[in-house]
Amino acid sequence: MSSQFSKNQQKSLPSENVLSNLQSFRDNNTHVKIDNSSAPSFSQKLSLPPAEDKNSNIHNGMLKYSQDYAQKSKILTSLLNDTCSILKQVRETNKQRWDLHYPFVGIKRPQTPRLKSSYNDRNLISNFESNTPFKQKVHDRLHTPIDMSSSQEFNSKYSKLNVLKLDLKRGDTSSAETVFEDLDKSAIATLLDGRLGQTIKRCESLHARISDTSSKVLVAGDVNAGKSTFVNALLRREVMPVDQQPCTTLFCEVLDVQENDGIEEIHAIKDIISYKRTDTSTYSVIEWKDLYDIIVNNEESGEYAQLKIYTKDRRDAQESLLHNGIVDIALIDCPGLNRDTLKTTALFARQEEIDVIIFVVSAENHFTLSAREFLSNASKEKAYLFIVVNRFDNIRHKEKCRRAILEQIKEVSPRTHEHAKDLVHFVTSTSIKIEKDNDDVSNLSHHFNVADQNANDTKSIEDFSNLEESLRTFVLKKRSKSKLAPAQHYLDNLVTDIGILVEFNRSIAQRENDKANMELREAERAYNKLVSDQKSAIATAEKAETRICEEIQNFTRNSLEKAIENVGKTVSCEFNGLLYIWGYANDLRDSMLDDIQKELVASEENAKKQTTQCIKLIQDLGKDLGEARQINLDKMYTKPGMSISINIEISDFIEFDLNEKFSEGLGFVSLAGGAVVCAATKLNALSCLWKVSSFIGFNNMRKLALPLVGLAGFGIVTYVLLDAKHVISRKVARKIRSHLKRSDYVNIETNRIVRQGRKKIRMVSDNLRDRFRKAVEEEETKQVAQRISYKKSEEAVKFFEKIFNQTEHVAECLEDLFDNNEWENYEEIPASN
Ligand SMILES: Nc1nc2c(ncn2[C@@H]2O[C@H](COP(=O)(O)OP(=O)(O)OP(=O)(O)O)[C@@H](O)[C@H]2O)c(=O)[nH]1
Repeated sequence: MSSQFSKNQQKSLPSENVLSNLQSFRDNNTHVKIDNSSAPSFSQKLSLPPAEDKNSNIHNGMLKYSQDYAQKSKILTSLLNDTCSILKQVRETNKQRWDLHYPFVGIKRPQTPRLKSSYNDRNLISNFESNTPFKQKVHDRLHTPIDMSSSQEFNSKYSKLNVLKLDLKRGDTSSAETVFEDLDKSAIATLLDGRLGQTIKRCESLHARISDTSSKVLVAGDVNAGKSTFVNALLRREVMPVDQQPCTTLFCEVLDVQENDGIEEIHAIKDIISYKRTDTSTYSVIEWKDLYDIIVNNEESGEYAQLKIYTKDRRDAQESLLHNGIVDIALIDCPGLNRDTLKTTALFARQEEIDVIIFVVSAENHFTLSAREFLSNASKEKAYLFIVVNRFDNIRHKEKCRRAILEQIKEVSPRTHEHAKDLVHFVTSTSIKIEKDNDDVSNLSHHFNVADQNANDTKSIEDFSNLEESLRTFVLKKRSKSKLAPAQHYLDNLVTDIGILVEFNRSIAQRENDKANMELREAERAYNKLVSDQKSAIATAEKAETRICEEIQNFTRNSLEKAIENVGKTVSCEFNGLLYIWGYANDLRDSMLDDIQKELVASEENAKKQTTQCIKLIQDLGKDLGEARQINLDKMYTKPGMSISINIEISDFIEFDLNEKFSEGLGFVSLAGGAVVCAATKLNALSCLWKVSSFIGFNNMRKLALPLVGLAGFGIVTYVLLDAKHVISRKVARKIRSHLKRSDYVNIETNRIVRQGRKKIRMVSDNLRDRFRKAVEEEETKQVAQRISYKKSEEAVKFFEKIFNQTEHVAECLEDLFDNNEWENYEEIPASN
């Protein structure tokens, strides 16, 4: 198998500007420059405090991160575009040209019969030169055997694919392998099409999320964990209603008032997709005083899908999370996780558009089952989570609780645990003083709740302040991590999956191409042989036909001519005297015609035999072509030939031809006549006659002549009657011969016999021709199909090679953009820069 990853191949993707952006990003990593073209929104958003401001350094630092972020996001956006384009190409190919195969490679359990599908055929996977990390990665994943015998959930745990994995789980199945076995190729292709479609959408939503300069922060957690209290503490205002009973029933997005042209308002939205802040028909403005009731009662009414709360954070940009002057932040307070399944599902669905997840857990309850499920799911998507362990004031053995909770975090999100110092905070949200209404900031102190400032409170406030600082850092300073990392994380998994999928399919296409090539060559050989067989068989059949017809013709002609010539030579009829002479003549005629007819029948029999042999020979010429047409020879020569009609006439009894044998039987006539003539000659007839007449007198002479003539006539008639038997035979035979000659009997009958034989032979030859023609056509059709299959697999190989190269290129760019060291360095940059 040839090397599938020719280095010479053009890498058309990702787009050229990704490379230049990447280079620029690397350059800027040490000396950050403002790229106005790439991030105008960031520059515009900056409302930097005056230079003399004590916090201006922090803002300058933020600015650098923003520019850095802009560069990174631009490259990532471009890579997402390229990946989308790759996915679209793969999807289109799957739809129109090549049913994608699913790279499922498992170890068969001993008792399981061999899988029907070829998907687990490990021989399919090519041993390409693993000369790049990406190829090595793909190679390793494809070749790692998976033992799924112990798990029903092979799909989530053991699939070769991650992002593109198919959900093949079947509720009642005891073996996922069985499910897979049940699916045919087109079903897999259809499932993959759906998966690719979802993935494209996902890439597009990630693209939109990266392009969106704001950051969405989801505050999730179990019911009554203190999420709303925490949000209020962050805002230092009682925006979200707090209750001892579970009360948050819908998603409440808290935004800076600047995003609503400086107007504090609550927009209650029924359909979040059609929501447009500038279009008042897409939402209802609700009063602040009604907020609690709407939030609490919405569960029953289900009227609104979401609230957007535009509120003012009166604190400085350096202190405020919402009003930070660099990036738009939206804090989303959501219903408790274990509230009901529907809301929980909605929460999972929202994760895609969320940049940062703040997970609020009650220190008293630790992580519930639904919390663990949520976190393990979220950590697939977000590399880092921000965890707030709330209600810490209620814990007596704080250290023990801290250790226990950290242990649990290690399990659900190891990367978050690694950065626990920054990402996990133990706080008491109620310790923070909040403004209780929207009125007068100058009277803030009068509206604070929980006024007792004891030592515990001071510690709690300090902890909360640390949390705020970390959160600001996490959301603002480490924005790349919170906003870009999910995309990078996802893209990283995705390109590997594409590589695996594409390489797997390339190897199958290559195998099919080799097979098709071999079959095509074989088919060409078979076709050429068939065509030459066809030519020689048809020529042989034609020759056989000509030869047999000639033989029949000669045989028939000779037989008939001989029969006609011999007619009358052997007379088998009985002559019963002159009285029956008429019947005798008729019998004689019939007997003679019978003799000829017998010869005719014998010729027909011969022709039939010859025809049968010829047919067998011709049929044998096409014995490889399947069943030949059966020819029925039974009806051959069943119709009578030429009818011969010869009537017996008076003349057939009398023979006047003295030149023939008739002269031999003159008998009496010769005797009498001869004596008379001899005597006349010798006596000199006239003188003799004169002398006789003078002697006996003329009158006496006249009297003698009449009896003499009568005597001669009597002699003649007697002779004729006595020889009639032979005369009739000769006459009838002669009559038949001349009749047959006149009517061209021999030719006509010979032609008839030959014609019928030829007709039957032709039928067989035509059938042979037909069968050869059909076989040739079938071979041609087969060849066309094989050529199509060859071309299809060849194109597929080329396509998958091209796609693999494009994917590898994206993977390399991604690797360069987010290599680990750089990531860590990025974290190290101090906030005061
Ligand atoms: N002691 C103590 N109580 C708290 C703390 N945070 C919240 N609470 C109380 O916990 C109860 C629930 O608080 P909420 O903020 O409504 O909780 P929630 O998670 O938003 O509740 P739902 O939105 O209904 O899921 C309220 O009575 C709060 O006063 C805390 O840190 N310490």
